[in-house]
Amino acid sequence: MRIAAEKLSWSVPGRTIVDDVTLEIAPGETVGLIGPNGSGKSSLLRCLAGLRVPTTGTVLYDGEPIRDWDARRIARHVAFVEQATDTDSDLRVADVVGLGRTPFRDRWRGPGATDRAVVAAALARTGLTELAGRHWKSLSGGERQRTHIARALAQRPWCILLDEPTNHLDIKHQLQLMELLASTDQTVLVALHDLSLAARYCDRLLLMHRGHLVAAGPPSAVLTPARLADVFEVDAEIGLDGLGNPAVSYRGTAHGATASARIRP
Ligand SMILES: Nc1ncnc2c1ncn2[C@@H]1O[C@H](COP(=O)(O)OP(=O)(O)OP(=O)(O)O)[C@@H](O)[C@H]1O
Repeated sequence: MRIAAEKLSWSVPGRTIVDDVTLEIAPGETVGLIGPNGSGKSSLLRCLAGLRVPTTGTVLYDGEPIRDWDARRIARHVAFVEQATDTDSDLRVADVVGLGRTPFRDRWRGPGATDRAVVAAALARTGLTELAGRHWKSLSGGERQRTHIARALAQRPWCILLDEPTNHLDIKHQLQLMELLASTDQTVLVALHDLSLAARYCDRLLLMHRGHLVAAGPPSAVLTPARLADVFEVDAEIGLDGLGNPAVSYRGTAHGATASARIRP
C-alpha cells in the first residue's frame, strides 16, 4: 500500500508541531523516520495512523484521503506500534496479540480458526510462543514491546508504522525486528534513534527537524556530517563498520567538540 501526506501540518494552540510535510512511501518500502527529540516524529506518525486529525493537509492511503475513514477501516490497512503503550493488565500475551484481530471480527463473535492461526504465527515471528500464556503485567519491557509488535503483525496490515520499536530490545531482538521489517512485503515507516541501524536496514530515510521534513532519500544521501552537525548537533562520520555495514561514528557533540577544543591548553 502507498502511504502519503500532502502539505500536512498539525498544531496545538500557539505552536505548529508538524509543519507542511509532504511525503510518499511506495508499497513494500522500508523507510526510517529520524530526527532529534521533539522534532515531530511521533506526531507525524500519529497523523499518518489516523490518530490525530491534521490541522491542514491530507493523509492518503493508496491515493484515497482517510479523513472520513472510521477507526476500524483504518486498522484494516495500517498497524501502529506506539512508544510505551500500556495495556489492560489482566490480559495474557496471546490475548493482547489477539487484539490485532479485532478490526476483522464480527463484534459479537469470538476468535475463529483463522484468527488463532494468525495470532500463533505472530507470536512465533516475535519469539513469544513460550510466553503466550503469561500475564501482561509480568512481562519485561522488551517482552512488552515484542508483544505490541506481534499485535501489529496479527493485524496483517498493508502498512506498519512503528515509533522507536527498538527501545527496550536487546541486540538480538533489535536485529531480528529490523530484519523482519526490511524483509516484509508490507510498507514500513519506522522511527529510529539508532542512525546506524536506520542506515543499514532502511531503503530510504526521512529526516525531521523542528517539525519540518528537511531531507528524504537513500541513507547515504541523507546522512552527511554537515546534516548531522546541523540537525542532531553532533560531530560524526559516516562510513562502514568492520563487516561492511553502514555505520555512524560519533566524536562527540558538535558543541562539546568546540568546547573541549576551547579549554585545551
Ligand atoms: N499534545 C501536545 N501538546 C503540546 N505539545 C505537544 C503535544 N504533543 C507533542 N507536543 C510537542 O511537540 C514536539 C514534538 O513531539 P513528538 O513527540 O512528535 O517528537 P518526537 O520527534 O517523536 O520526539 P522523541 O524523539 O523525543 O520521541 C515536542 O516538543 C512535544 O513536546
